[in-house]
Amino acid sequence: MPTLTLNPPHIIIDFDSTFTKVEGLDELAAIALTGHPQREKIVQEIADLTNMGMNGEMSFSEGLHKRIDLLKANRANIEELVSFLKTKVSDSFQRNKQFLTENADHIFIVSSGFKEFIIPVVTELGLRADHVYANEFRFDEEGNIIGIDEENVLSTDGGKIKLLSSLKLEGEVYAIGDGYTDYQIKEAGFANRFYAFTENVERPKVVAVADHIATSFDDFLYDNKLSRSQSYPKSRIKVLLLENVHPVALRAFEEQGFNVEFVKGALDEDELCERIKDVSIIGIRSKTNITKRVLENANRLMAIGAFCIGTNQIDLEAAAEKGIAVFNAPYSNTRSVVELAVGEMILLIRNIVTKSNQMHAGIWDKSANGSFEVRGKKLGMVGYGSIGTQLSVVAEALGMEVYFYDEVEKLSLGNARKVNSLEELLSVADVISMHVDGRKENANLIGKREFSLMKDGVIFMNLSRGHVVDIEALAEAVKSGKVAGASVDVFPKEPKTNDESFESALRGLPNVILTPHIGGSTEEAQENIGHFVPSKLLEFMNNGSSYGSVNFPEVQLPKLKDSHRLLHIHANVPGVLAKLNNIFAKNNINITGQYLKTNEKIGYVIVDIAKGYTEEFIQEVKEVEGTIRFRMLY
Ligand SMILES: NC(=O)C1=CN([C@@H]2O[C@H](COP(=O)(O)OP(=O)(O)OC[C@H]3O[C@@H](n4cnc5c(N)ncnc54)[C@H](O)[C@@H]3O)[C@@H](O)[C@H]2O)C=CC1
Ligand SMILES: O=C(O)C(=O)COP(=O)(O)O
Repeated sequence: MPTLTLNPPHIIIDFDSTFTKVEGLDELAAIALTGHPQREKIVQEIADLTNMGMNGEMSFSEGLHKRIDLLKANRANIEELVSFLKTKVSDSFQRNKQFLTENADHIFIVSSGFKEFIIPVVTELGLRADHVYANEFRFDEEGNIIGIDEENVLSTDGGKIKLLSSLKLEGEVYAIGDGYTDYQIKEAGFANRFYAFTENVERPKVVAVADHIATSFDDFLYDNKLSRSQSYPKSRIKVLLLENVHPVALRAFEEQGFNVEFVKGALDEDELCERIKDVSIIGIRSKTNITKRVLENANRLMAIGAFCIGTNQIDLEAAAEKGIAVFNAPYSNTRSVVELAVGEMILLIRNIVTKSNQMHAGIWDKSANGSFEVRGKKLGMVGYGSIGTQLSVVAEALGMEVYFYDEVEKLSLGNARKVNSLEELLSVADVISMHVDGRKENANLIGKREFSLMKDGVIFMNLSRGHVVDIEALAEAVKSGKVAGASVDVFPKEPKTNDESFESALRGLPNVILTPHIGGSTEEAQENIGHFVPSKLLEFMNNGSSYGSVNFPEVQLPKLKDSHRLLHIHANVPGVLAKLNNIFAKNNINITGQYLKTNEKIGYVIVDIAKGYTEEFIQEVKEVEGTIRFRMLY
């Protein structure tokens, strides 16, 4: 439980790049030198000197004096710096304002920076001005900085050690910082522990000597069982985002303090088996296959985000059995696919691809032969889901007659006509467009036999899933003239990254548009997905809500208030809830809310309880037969 120990430790916190995300003096230089012709060069020189000092590569006092000489700043610049620094307080310190305020008597800022800009920033988060130990500037009458207070011990080499020795703190002392001088406090015996703080910068030389690493202030508080804003530090939770998902997704996780890794391409099964071992949340698109074997290696995985519509690349059942919730973006790119389908349909029926290629080869072939309007033509769609229905509406607006075949009973929109078999649809349509989902059973749904049932000179389009169409059969149908034009966006085997070449029997065929699985790849769709999927994943992680999951019992939960929330995922066998309730009763647990949802495979029980329970109670809950996974939120 997050309770404060009786004798709280003294906590020594560095300011620059620890309490704030930036180095105060470097930023002061950037402000003061605005408009200076050599601004960039001087700011860089100052930053280099800062880094050399932080890494212990230069005498601290020498570096400080050199930096002050380069800095042409005044009091007004400091005011501007303070306003800026207030916006740059490290996220985890901001999150833990309550802890800082309540424990201000035990917290000291010890910094080689300057009181003039440190005090106004740290006191806003409840810390004491008289607990700030730092340098002080000297000013001339006009308020220009002309030097530093040389009497201040922190302006000298080994200043932090000398200061700590004079403070004579009793009891446990923990130092947190990103620099070598922070480590030296521990080295000299004035701190029991040194935590290398890596939320903003990770200095290998400092990390190498540190006995502890704090990836955030929450991490430090968790390590010491102190009260904190996050029940489990998010900086310890690894998020792996693959396939170049939109950067807004990266920001959504980073803003909350997660440890995020971003990979441009997809990973193959072997790579994934290795990389997934310590990952708690993974984000993928259509190319990454999360197989049973991958899931067997996913020891910490709690949630999968498919940053697309299709989830056929994920073993949903195996994920559910491991208590892993899968989310997707079922509507964010629907419109993009529809627009591409409409555009391609018009280009193909007019034979534009051939005409355009001829023009590039210098051939002017002005003729109407083989060019038609889409108006009045019959569009046949296989699959009448989100994309099929939207395309249906737009195609009718273009004056087409719409027919569809869906194996599930679907209400037709507008004047669209439902047909009762795939065969009927194939025989009636002038343009056939595939919009089925990617389930395994749909492999080769369209093959040699199906092409033979189509009208001569049909236009054929597949923007759904590659395995739905037998590519060799399509190539033959194009060559024979059965298919007059085709567009294919998805392929049974697609290159993993943009660096791999694309091989297909369709390459080089006339009036065939080939696109690299970009039906959903528009700026709008990707950004929408980048907001939508992380919001679902974060709700699940932070609140337990599984609403919108494609493999998990769906529950929409209220915000957690003054309670602790137990999330219990178990195999859906009779009696689990009764066993859990017995444990609650036996332990006199005050339940403030309880929710249960099941699907064929698993049950998901959420119980909000009053604080003040024992570790033994939690252990009993974890040991209930059938438990797949258990976690606590508060
Ligand atoms: N090319 C691209 O970049 C994109 C491709 N897609 C793919 O488009 C496809 C359709 O997406 P949505 O419309 O959102 O899916 P959806 O799930 O809303 O609709 C699919 C429809 O197909 C029907 N269906 C499935 N198998 C069938 C079969 N054998 N015969 C007849 N009907 C069948 C289903 O009953 C359902 O109504 C999916 O495969 C999806 O992965 C989606 C977005 C982008
Ligand atoms: O949304 C889908 O199902 C897609 O096929 C789009 O996949 P992508 O995100 O472009 O890899």
